Amino acid sequence: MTAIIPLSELREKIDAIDRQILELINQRAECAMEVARTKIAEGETNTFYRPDRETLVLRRIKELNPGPLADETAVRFFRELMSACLALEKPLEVAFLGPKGTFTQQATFKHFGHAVNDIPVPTINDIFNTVENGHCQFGVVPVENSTEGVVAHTLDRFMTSPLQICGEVEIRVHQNLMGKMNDLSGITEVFSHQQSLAQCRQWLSSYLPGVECTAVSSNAEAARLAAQSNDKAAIAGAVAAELYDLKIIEKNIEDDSNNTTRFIIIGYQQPASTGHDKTSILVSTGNQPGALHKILGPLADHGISMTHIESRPSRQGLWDYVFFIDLNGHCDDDNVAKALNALKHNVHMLKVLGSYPKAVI
Ligand SMILES: O=C(O)C(=O)C[C@]1(C(=O)O)C=C[C@@H](O)C=C1
Repeated sequence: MTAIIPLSELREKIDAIDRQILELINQRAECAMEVARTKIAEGETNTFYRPDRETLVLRRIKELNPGPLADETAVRFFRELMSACLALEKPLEVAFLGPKGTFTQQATFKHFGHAVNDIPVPTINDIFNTVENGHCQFGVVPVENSTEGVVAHTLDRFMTSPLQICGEVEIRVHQNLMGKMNDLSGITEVFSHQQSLAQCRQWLSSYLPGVECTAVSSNAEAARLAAQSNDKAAIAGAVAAELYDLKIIEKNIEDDSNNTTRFIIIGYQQPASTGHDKTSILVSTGNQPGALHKILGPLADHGISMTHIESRPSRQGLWDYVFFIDLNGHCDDDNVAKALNALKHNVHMLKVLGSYPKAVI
């Protein structure tokens, strides 16, 4: 049997380790400030954020991690550390679908860390506008949910926006029923974002049949409305319950326990290739026979795998569609560049929406 080490001795050891960690993280912060001076000397004045470098740092941490901390935990620590280091260089301003407490805010923190200056914006369209006008350097918008499919509004906005996709982040979405009441009886209305109502459709029809469900601009807005009444509830993330002082009446009411939402980061910056990247493109073929074949042929010829394809009406003619496609690889990679070049000759319009590192966690 191993001897039990006295608590006082263990705590002394922890204190000594903490002192070393504190010294080391401050040395790292000094180094990041030096990086900022170098960037300024090299003519950089605007954003010091380097998404490709951040991804490489986090991937390396994941590879190096000896445990017992889980890889995801180690990555989260370093995510926050880099976020704090970047804030010392120059804080980033990032617009997200507000108000505070939305899943988009959670995605923003997961991607940029908590030292980011997160700016709540009322609609997806406003997020695009805010970044296009230069009021924020980046924006975070939902693009796809595993239960409900694409967020059409986000995809459609890319048809006219000059912005690029600079990153992606996924969030496991747990929905909760919350309100001022103690139980389900007496609930007269449920507010939520339309995507969240759809993600809980079966639960709602089983446990609150006939109760009016009203779609509002965000889950956090739903929580804010529920906080003003004794008989109206909201469906939102747990953070919203805390923010608006609501009781969680039922936890995890999403119909699919793997319910996940993918968000993308939009901005003008294009990350360099990291070796594990994705490229998103927008393609229009016009209403012609074999349209899909003309798209897929050049990709297959150059050994590029497509991870996602989505069609949307182009809004420019009856039955004219555009395709949103995600590919493996960076547009600077030789095979992707060749495939895109060949594709360009087969279609009416090809817009590269961005190449960006695959999410680390
Ligand atoms: O390597 C850089 O360019 C840095 O600015 C340092 C650092 C970091 O803390 O590691 C900070 C911010 C950047 O987004 C990337 C990395």
